[in-house]
Amino acid sequence: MSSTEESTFDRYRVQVDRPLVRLFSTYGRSRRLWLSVGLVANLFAQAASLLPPVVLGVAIDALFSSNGTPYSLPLVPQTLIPAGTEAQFWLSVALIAGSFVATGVFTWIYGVSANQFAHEVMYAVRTDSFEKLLALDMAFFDDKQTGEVMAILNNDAGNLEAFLDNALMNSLRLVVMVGGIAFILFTLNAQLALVTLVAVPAIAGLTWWFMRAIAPRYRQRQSAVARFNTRVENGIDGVELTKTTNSEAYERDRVSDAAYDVFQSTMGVLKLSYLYRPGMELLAGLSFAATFLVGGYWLLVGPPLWFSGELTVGTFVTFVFMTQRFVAPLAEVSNIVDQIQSARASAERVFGLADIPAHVTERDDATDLGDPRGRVSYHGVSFAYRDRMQADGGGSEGERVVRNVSLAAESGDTVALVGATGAGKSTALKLLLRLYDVTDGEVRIDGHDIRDLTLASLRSNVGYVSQDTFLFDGSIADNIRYGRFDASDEAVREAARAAEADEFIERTADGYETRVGERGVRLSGGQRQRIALARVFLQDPPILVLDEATSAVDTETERAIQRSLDRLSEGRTTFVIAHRLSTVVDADAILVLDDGRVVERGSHDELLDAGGKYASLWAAQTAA
Ligand SMILES: Nc1ncnc2c1ncn2[C@@H]1O[C@H](COP(=O)(O)OP(=O)(O)OP(=O)(O)O)[C@@H](O)[C@H]1O
Repeated sequence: MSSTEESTFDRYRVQVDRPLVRLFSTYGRSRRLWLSVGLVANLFAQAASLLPPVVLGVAIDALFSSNGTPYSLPLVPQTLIPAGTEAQFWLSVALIAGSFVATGVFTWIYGVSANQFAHEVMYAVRTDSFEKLLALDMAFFDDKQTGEVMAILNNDAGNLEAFLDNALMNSLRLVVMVGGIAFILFTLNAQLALVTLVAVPAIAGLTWWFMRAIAPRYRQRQSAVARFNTRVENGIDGVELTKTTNSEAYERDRVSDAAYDVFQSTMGVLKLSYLYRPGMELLAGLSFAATFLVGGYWLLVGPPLWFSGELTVGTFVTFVFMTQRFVAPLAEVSNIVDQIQSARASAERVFGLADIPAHVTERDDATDLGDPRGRVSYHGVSFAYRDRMQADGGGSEGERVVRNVSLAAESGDTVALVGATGAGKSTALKLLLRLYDVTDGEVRIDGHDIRDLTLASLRSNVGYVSQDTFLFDGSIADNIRYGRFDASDEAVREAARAAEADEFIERTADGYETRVGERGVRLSGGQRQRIALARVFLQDPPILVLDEATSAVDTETERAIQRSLDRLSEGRTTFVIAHRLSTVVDADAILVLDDGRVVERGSHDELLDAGGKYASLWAAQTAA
């Protein structure tokens, strides 16, 4: 895929509607207990933390100064307040100590609940996204979007966790603090409260501007990070090629360009933050200074300008404390906004992935293939790679790589596909496993259209050895057992013996427990192939697809592989893609493909007699 072409993933990502709302409806509902406990405990923690400055102000006026102010607390009926200075002092002490204890306890509860909630969601997002990924069509992976997808499982799930953990709780804290403080201040002295809170609309305006301005920059940064991941991954995958072609400088520059994009886009985000954060600090500071100026003047000289009434020292102290209290949560607004924006972009990506439709799916009424005899037929099968994922249809005649292919193999037959590279041989056989679905025509097994079968019963009945054998990091035994996880050790050995792999496996350091390394790098190509064959022996399917590797192995290995292949195909319907024609002279039918079409078919002898393409290929190979 070229970088200018919009990826399938991007197309679905931009269509995600209200990603954060969807985050809650998808993942929040089933965990609402943790969330509610967290939110309520947070509410109590913040409310309790507002009490000490209020009690302090009341105590200063009623107990420590001689201005005759009675002891009264907002929202508390006067009948509950004890008479007598000493009792009121102890009440103040109890209230202050109690509210600190309550703040501590509720903070602990909300921390635990919020963490539990956020991490459970992160876990669910990761596992769901990976499961979705496995369900996607092969065409998605042909788009080479692995970096993007890795970013979803790593960064995006992490961003959502940070958002649910910090941003959500901090926004509640902000609302409670600013709302609670505003309420208390207005109750105590509405005129001075106006001075203290005059900065709030400006703070809200600045925040609104910031949120709007930073959103596209966040998206840019996340895309840049994804591109960087893809680049690095590619670079690591291709390290051998890079070294052998002396292309280190070239590869380094490519990664460096991608890293520079990340740098640039991060700076784009930071540049806005540079304006926003100090702006917030300044506004919050101004609010504090104005309160101190007006309140202090009021106490010293009397009400300034149009202010009127009385201001007590206790109220002034409460104001000063409270102003500081709301500066801290407000200064966090930028962090909250940061986290919300990046969570929004992350949720968009998580649900963008979730929304990509899979085309190769099972019908609701799919039937189980059971134990098939292994009759396989293709009826006018055509296929184009593009139309699987393209909204505009695609798959025009020119794009088809398999064209109107028909064939019939009886149970136990061996059918060989030969032809020039790129003729469509592998593609034609991948259709038999529904790695892709046909564009036109149908593929049948024992008379069933394979699209009517359950995917599991189809694929367990078709053994597939691809051109490049993939091994997972793990032991040799794990790799043979892959797909038949409950196979006994003896069955694994037997399969290895049938594939003539037993001998070399026993010679490795830990035998069947030897680790093969990532992608099986610690084994040779021929050894990997034999392990792949052992895997298919263990699977024991009635139908086989063998995509012969073009990579050269030594003659001895080749013979060993050929012997195992012969053994493997005995009694099974076998499709083999052959590059060396000598391996298929005994096939029941040989199909010669050219540009997606079957141009010749027949037995080896028939095709030689016909003197066509096959005959000339044969002549070329035997002369060599
Ligand atoms: N995943 C893919 N996405 C898009 N096009 C593809 C994909 N795989 C193969 N093609 C194209 O389809 C055509 C047929 O490829 P295919 O691998 O089936 O050929 P082949 O005959 O098996 O070749 P070879 O002998 O080299 O393995 C080629 O033009 C190839 O470029």
